[in-house]
Amino acid sequence: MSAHTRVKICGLTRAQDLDHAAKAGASYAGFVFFPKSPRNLTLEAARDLALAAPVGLAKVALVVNADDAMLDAILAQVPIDMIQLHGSETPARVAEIHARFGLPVMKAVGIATADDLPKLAQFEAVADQILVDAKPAQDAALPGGNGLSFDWRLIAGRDWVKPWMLAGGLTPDNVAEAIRLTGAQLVDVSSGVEAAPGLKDPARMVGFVQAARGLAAA
Ligand SMILES: O=C(O)c1ccccc1N[C@@H]1O[C@H](COP(=O)(O)O)[C@@H](O)[C@H]1O
Repeated sequence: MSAHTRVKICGLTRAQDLDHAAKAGASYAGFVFFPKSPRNLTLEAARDLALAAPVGLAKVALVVNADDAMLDAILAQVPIDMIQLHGSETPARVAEIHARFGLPVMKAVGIATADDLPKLAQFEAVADQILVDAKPAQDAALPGGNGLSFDWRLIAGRDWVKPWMLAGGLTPDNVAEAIRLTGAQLVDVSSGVEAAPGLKDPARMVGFVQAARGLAAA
């Protein structure tokens, strides 16, 4: 935990939430392009939000098994700084997206047990950054954004090849412990700072960023 820990707040759907996220000190804003999600955005809504984002707030497009046409459409309309791949994309597909779209690519890797750990190295070979998330249940409606954590001790002390971000069930109450156990310098939160699915809670966003940085909330 350090004052330099950087926070991504994902699943922003409203201008006031984006504003509060930036004022709370978030470094990344995540926009979800996945129709099954309560945080899904139309291209028009995402464009409006992205254009309203303050300079310095990195805008991340979260997609799930998106084809080139969908990525073309997003990137043609929305000013995006990073692509987050949160589906069952293969290492080859990650490499293809990186080469074709020329933006940094962050690949989400779901972890439930030690058997999932080899995937981290496979994706470190092709992605710019790894998002280490809890592996969703097989019958989960969403591949992420479920407020589900994994056993953080599984990645404690790992030698990372690429920058990585910790996600999955993080909240203002547990993020400091998650950082202490894993050494994460980047953390991502969605449902843990919500008042209801898709609607962020300003006080929880402040509390999360402050806790991630080891500071007392004002
Ligand atoms: O947030 C969503 O709706 C979502 C939909 C599809 C894939 C991923 C999604 N969210 C990402 O999941 C992780 C963990 O979220 P949570 O903090 O446990 O709610 C995070 O990276 C979100 O960006």
